[in-house]
Amino acid sequence: MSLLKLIGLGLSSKFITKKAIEELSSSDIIYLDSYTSLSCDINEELISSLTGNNVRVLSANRPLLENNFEIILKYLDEGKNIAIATIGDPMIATTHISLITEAKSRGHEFLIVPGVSVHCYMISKSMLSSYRFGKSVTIVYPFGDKIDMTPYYVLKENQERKLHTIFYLDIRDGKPMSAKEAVSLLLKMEETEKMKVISRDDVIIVGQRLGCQDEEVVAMKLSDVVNYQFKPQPHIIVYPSKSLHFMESEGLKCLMKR
Ligand SMILES: C[S@@+](CC[C@H](N)C(=O)[O-])C[C@H]1O[C@@H](n2cnc3c(N)ncnc32)[C@H](O)[C@@H]1O
Repeated sequence: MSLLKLIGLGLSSKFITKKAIEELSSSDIIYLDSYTSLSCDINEELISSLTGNNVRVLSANRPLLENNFEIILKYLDEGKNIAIATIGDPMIATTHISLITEAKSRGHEFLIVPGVSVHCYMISKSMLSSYRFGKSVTIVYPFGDKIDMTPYYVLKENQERKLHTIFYLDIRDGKPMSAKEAVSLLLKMEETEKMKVISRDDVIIVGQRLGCQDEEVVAMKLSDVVNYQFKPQPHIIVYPSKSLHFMESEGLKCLMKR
């Protein structure tokens, strides 16, 4: 019986916990999940330097972790302990459940080491009440000229329930979507559906490079997004409910761009 570990690294190197390093160091092979999220300073070299030379550190892309994880199961069957290391938290807004259930059905054990997730980090920095967040959703790059409208409907439902919405932004072929691209897609969705879910006067909060030295969290009207000088990606957006508690409105004012 071997151990499959799902290890959260947090958003950047300063958020890597002692527990994460301990579990990484006692693994035989570490796969660094290189597609579900990204960090300003966590990479294979850093993981190798934290864990020593006895542990192999490999990069794991989507096909390997989602469809082609036979090789990982084979290593487990051979008695090796395997760590899947993920930026943020390994189980939030990403899923490695099929790998866990498959490993478990073969008689292996699993361990989850939570990490500081962009989800919690952004809620904390948004000044909004954590009790009032609805379903989160990813804004994905269009396929040709086809736009996935799911974010529009999730936002609509959350707005109807007076809840805030977190928008993750797609990463395709290693390119993370910017807040500007995301807002332009949201406005196109409104143009198409015309259900008055989104207005240029609505205020959003944009988290940029969270956990990095140069992170920024700023609130602005949708109409101001086009002219704002954002920092390089990764970006994340919170779309607050239109009915805010008094204290949330006061908090939001503290984040408004000057
Ligand atoms: C699908 S989520 C994965 C979340 C990860 N499992 C976690 O717990 O942090 C990845 C998306 O979150 C956002 N994101 C991740 N890290 C970020 C950061 N440091 N700053 C801003 N946004 C970030 C980006 O929109 C990115 O495409």
